[in-house]
Amino acid sequence: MTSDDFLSDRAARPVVDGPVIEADGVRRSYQDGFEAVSGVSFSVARGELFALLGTNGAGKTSTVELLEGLARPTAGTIRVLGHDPYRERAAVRPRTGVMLQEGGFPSDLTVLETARMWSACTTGARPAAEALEMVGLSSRARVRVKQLSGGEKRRLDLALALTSRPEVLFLDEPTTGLDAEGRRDTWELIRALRADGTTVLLTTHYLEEAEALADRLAIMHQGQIVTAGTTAEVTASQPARIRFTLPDDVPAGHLPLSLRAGADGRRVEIRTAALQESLHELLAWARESGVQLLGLDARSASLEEAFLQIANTQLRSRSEDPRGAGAGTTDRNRFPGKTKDETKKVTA
Ligand SMILES: Nc1ncnc2c1ncn2[C@@H]1O[C@H](COP(=O)(O)OP(=O)(O)OP(=O)(O)O)[C@@H](O)[C@H]1O
Repeated sequence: MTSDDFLSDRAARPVVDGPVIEADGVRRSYQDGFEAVSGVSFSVARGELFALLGTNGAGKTSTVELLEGLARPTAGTIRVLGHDPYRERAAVRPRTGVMLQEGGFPSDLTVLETARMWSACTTGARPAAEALEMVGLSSRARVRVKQLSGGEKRRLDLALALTSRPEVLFLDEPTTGLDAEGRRDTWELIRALRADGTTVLLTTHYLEEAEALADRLAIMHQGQIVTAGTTAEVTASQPARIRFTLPDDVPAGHLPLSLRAGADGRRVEIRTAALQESLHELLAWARESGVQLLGLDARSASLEEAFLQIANTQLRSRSEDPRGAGAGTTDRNRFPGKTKDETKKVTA
C-alpha cells in the first residue's frame, strides 16, 4: 500500500479563499520579558509547503506554537483557515494536525492503544491502524511506547498528527532522530500529503530536507525573518562557485585578471555573482590559450551555503552594532539553554 491510498477522503469542509496561514507583525514575549519572536510576517497558500529554518533559538518553535494556537501572540495577528487559532481554537483545531518537537505519550500504552485513544478523541478520524501504516509503524503496533526508539516515537507523533485528516499540518522537526531510510519515507509521505492538497508548515535543521520539500522557505535569526522566498530566490543572493585545477605548466597569473582572486597555487576557486558570464570568460580564455581545466565544477550556492552565509552575516552585523546583540529591552543571550514552555509537552 502506498501513501496515496490513504488520502483524499476528507469530509467536505469550508474552503478558504486566500492564504491558509497568515502571520502579520507577530511578536511573542515570554513571562520573563524575553522576546523570542520579534515582528514576523509571512503567508502560506493552500497546498503549499512552507519551511521555517533558522539557527538554534531563532524562534521557530515559538512561532509555530502561536500558529498552532497553543499560545497568544504579544502583538500582531495570526489567521489559520481564516480564524484566530488561539481565540477560535474550536474552529481551527479539528482541521489541523500538529506534530510538536517533543510529543508526550503515556509510556505504558502500546503504539496501537495510543493511536486508538487518539482516534477516539478525533472527529472524522482515520482508523488507528491506517494512521500507523502511513508512517510505517504497523509492525510495532503491540510494542509499548516506552520501548520505541527515538525515531519510532517521531513516527508515532506523525501518525497522531495525521489522524484528523488535517487540511493544515504543522511539523516541528519531523525527521529528527530518523535514519536515512525513515527520513526518505517521511519525505515521500509529506510529498503525497501536499499533492493531496494539505498545506504544510515545517521546521527543520536539515537544509536538504527544506531543499527537497519546500515550495517556499523563510530563514529566521534572533526572532526575525531575515530572508524568504523559493530555494532558488534565497540562494540567488549568494555567490556561485567555479572550481578547477590548472595544469602544472600554467601559472595562475595567466588567468584573466577578473578570475585570479581565488587561486591558491594550481587550484582555483572563483566566487561569482554572475555564474554564466564568469564561466563564459573562463572557457573562452581556456580555449584561446589551449588550457585544459582539470576537474572543472561550477554550481550555484546551495541552501546550506546561503544559510551559513546569512547566519554569519547576521552574527557579524550584530557584534559590530555598538548596542550589542542584546539591544533593547531584552537580552537574547541571557537564557541560552532555557527549557521550553510547558506547552511543548501538550499534544492535544
Ligand atoms: N518558556 C520560555 N521562557 C523564556 N524563554 C524561552 C521559553 N521558551 C523558549 N525560550 C527562548 O526563546 C528563544 C527561541 O526559542 P525557540 O524554541 O522558539 O527557538 P527555535 O528556533 O525553535 O530553536 P531550536 O532550533 O533550537 O529548536 C530561545 O532563546 C529560547 O531559549
